[in-house]
Parts: sequence; C-alpha cells; structure tokens
Amino acid sequence: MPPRYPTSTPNKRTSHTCRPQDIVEVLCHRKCGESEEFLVRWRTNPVFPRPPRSILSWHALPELDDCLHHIQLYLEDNPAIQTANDAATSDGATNNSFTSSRKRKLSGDANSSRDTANGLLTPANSADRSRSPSTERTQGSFGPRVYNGILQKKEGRIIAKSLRKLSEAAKEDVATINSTTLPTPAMLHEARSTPLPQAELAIRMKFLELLKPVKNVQLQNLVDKTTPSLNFTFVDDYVLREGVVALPSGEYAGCGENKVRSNSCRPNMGQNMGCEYTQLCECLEYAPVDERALLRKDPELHEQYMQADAAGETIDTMGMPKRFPYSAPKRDGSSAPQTLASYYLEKRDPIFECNDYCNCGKGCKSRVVQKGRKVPLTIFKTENRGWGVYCNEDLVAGEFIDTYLGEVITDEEANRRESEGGTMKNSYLFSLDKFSTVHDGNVEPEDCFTVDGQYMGGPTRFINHSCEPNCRQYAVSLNKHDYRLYNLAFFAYENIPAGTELTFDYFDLDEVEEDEAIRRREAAEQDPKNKDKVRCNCRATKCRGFLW
Ligand SMILES: C[S@@+](CC[C@H](N)C(=O)[O-])C[C@H]1O[C@@H](n2cnc3c(N)ncnc32)[C@H](O)[C@@H]1O
Repeated sequence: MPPRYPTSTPNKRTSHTCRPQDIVEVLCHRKCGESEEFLVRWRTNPVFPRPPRSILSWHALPELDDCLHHIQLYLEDNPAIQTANDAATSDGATNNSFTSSRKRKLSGDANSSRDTANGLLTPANSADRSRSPSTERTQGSFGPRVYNGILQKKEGRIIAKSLRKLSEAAKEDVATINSTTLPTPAMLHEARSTPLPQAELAIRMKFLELLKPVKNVQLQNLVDKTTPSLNFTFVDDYVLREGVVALPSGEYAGCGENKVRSNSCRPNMGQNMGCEYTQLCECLEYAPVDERALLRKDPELHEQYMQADAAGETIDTMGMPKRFPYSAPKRDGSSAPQTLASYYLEKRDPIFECNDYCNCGKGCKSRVVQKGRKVPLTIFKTENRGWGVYCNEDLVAGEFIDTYLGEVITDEEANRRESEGGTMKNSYLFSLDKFSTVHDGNVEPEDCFTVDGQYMGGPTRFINHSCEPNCRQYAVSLNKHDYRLYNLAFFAYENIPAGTELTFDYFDLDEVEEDEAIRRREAAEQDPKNKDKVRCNCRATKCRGFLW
C-alpha cells in the first residue's frame, strides 16, 4: 500500500519560519517536478540531538531560505553533486561570472505550502505534485514524505509532535520510518546525478544580499558554481566581545589640545598641511624620529639622540621632529592617493594617526586609514586557494587598501576558539600584539586582544597568503595611549596592476634570499614531521612550502 501524506490547504496566516539552529544537517536531496527538495534532520532534543530521537523531513528549497548555509555545507561535503551541476549547465564561464550588480530574482517561491490549516507542516505543495507524472516517478523512488514524526509549527518553532498525540484520522495520514536508515543508498545514488541549479542560485543570491551593504565590492566566480560561506556577516567596524573594552573617551589624547606651544597643531597650518607641517604633532610621540630634520633643527639634540639610540637607551623624543606617516597629496589637482612613507612601508613601525580629539582639523593629512577604503575590490574564486581578493583599479606602492575586521576577543577566548577550530582557524585570527613587541612591551602578550574574521569581517578576510606578497598589514593606532585596540591596515607593498590578486604574508616573516628560501622549502618538504601540514599554493619562487 503506498504511503499516505497529510494533505491540507495552505494557510498563509500561519506560515512558519525554519530556524537555522534547529537543523542538524541536510542529508540528501531530490527533484520533485521542478522543485528541489532536501532531506533535513531536525534537532528535537538538545540532550539527544542524534538518531533515533531526531526527526527527518523533506523540504522544498523556498522553505529553507533562512537555512541555506546548511544546503551549502551539504554541497561542500558532496563534491559529486557539484560535478553533476557543472555537467548540467552548458553555458560555462559566462553564466558563472556574477557581480553584485547582476542580482537576479529567485523564482519558484510561489509553490511552497508552508503550513497547513490543521497545524501540520507538510512538504511544499504535495497535492499538486501528486498530479504531475514526472513527480509521481520521483515519489515512487523515494517513498514517504514525513519520517519518524510529524512537524508542527508552534510559536515560530518547528517541533516534533508525537504520533500518540495525534488524532486517529491524522495518524492514518502519516507514514513513519526508521530515521537511522536514511538516506538509503538508492536515495544517495539518485541524488548524485541530480543537479541543484536553483539551490546554487539561491545560495549565491543570499550571499549577494549579505554583500549589498558593502560599498564597492563585487563577487566573481569564473572557476565553478560555489559561493563564499553564508555563515558570514559583513561588518564595518570591530565587534567587541566579552572582556574587550576600548579606552574611555577621557583617556583619548589628541594633538594641539593645550595650544601652549606656538607650533602646536591647529587647522590650516602651513597651507592646510596640519600636523605634517610641524612634524611635532603630539600624536606622533612614539613615532620614529626624523633624524635629518632633527639635525637641521638642533644639531646638539641630534647628537644626544644618536648617542642614546646607539646605546639602546629609551629617551623622551617628544618635541623632536617625527617621521610623518603619509605622503602629502599631490598639489596638481590629480586624485593621486596619499601613500605610506617608504620608511614605514619597509620597517613596519606602528602608524599613529590623528583623531577626533585633535586640534588639527579634519583636513589634516595624518588621517588616511580612519577615512576607510576608497578602492573597489572583487572577491573572486581562485583555482587552488579558495576565494581571494583583487582590486579593480591600479594600486601604487604605499596605497591604503582596507582594514582587517572581525570580532575582537580576549586571548583566552582566542585560545579556546583555536583549540576548537583546528589549524585552519589560525588563518582568521590576528593578534593585536604589536605593542607587546615595541615600546618596551607595553602590553603583556596574554593581555593582547585578537581579531577573529572567520564569521564576521570585511572583504579583506578573503585575502590569501603569499610567501612573496604584494601587500602588507600594518598596525595603525588612532590613540597613542591605547595599546590594545588599534587597526590592522593593508597597504600595497608595490605597484599592483588592476585585477592582480592581493596577498600578504600571514606570518609576517622577514625576507630571505632566493637560494636560501628554496633550500629551506626543500628541507621542509622532505621532513616527515610536515606530512600533515597544509601546503601553501602561493606559487612564489620563495614559497616556504607550508602554511601550518
Ligand atoms: C583568511 S582565509 C582566506 C580566504 C579563503 N581563501 C576563503 O576561501 O575563504 C585563509 C584560508 O585560505 C586558504 N589559503 C590562503 N592562502 C593560501 C595559500 N597560499 N595556499 C593555500 N591555501 C591558502 C587556506 O585554506 C586558509 O586557511
């Protein structure tokens, strides 16, 4: 006797929401007519989330709109489906290339019956499907629609309703099956040759929705049909987690606040050059001394400074001219960007910018990173390093690109996430420890915060590693007194033509000669200790061979 299903009239007023957190996993998929359906395992008991207590049910794609990342995970775990999808699409790269400006509407939503008059949650439009010949074939091979329980909507949650609690009439409508035997080999076999173009499009559209508020960033995939993880939130600032506090505003220091010195920073100084004009800006207190300017200004002080420096002594350099971090903008009216001075580009000293408490005004040239990204970026699929990033315009050496954003967490929390997340987790965690290594270790390493960009961040979270990178990451502080919370900013380390993948060295190691780099890589490749390490695919001549 064929299984019977609950059938009822769709009731728009009682449509339910599938909560992503109630899904354990997507197990299989099938096609019913035009509809792509997914076998979902729902969590019913937090203590025993696995079979036999959990329930399974088939759902049409539109019902899972809020849980698409589970379908994405299912696709990632089953690359054979990806192959089926590729084979099923003939228009190749053209169809694969997508940008946020080419957002398309998702079709097919109209056919889903979300909830029913009697409170039972049924698969989409089961009554209609049973009339379609092609659907009947599919149903025949897959068996009953609701397994091991009934799904019912209650206060927006999907819950399992015990068969005992159903009326006799409803019980007869329901087929049950042992959930531990699903999906059957036949289901999996059929799924392998069933492409999922609608699900892939829905996943892509969802990501483009996430990307929409991020100005000037596009998505491009000329390699396959995958989409970056939907389990990601784009943010435009750090998200401070428990135990992470910014300095209170009272402890912020700006330049020229006291206005005591005749050359204190103030707006419109030196043809509106601001702090760059004097180089005596108090925000630059801990910036490196401009030795040539000091020699010109005060040869005796210069001599004292040089001696102290040679002896490794720390002296108060306030009042000495400092190295200004950025070039002045071109005065020829061109839109050429301010660039990071070559001293900073090479030495990686922390960069101190002016802030809201400064007396120099908004036009001060010591404000670059705080004004945010100006260049357009594309997140694109690489051939062997997952997603990467390129800039759509030429970049000049020293040009600011963007900051690294994410959740800011304590050292303890970072250790916890690292031990849970495995080696890959490392690539998303960046320690804010610059000031534990400069200025006599102002912060103990265990007091430093960490930025985790894995699930929250900006487009730079997709920048890949290279052992010979074209970008570098710098510490940029907007408050010289705050050693724990500052920006991680990417600058172009060389001229980078538009469309070239942006890369930086995750380990920030000093360069070595080519011969030495090759010697070390070959030794690393032969070392059996490295057999489980993650290979680096940067293809640089000086590649070190492994990421971690
Ligand atoms: C911060 S993420 C960069 C974005 C990443 N490619 C993605 O698709 O989400 C770091 C991860 O990218 C991959 N990756 C980055 N650089 C790589 C390289 N040079 N070789 C191989 N894999 C790399 C590794 O999987 C690494 O864990």
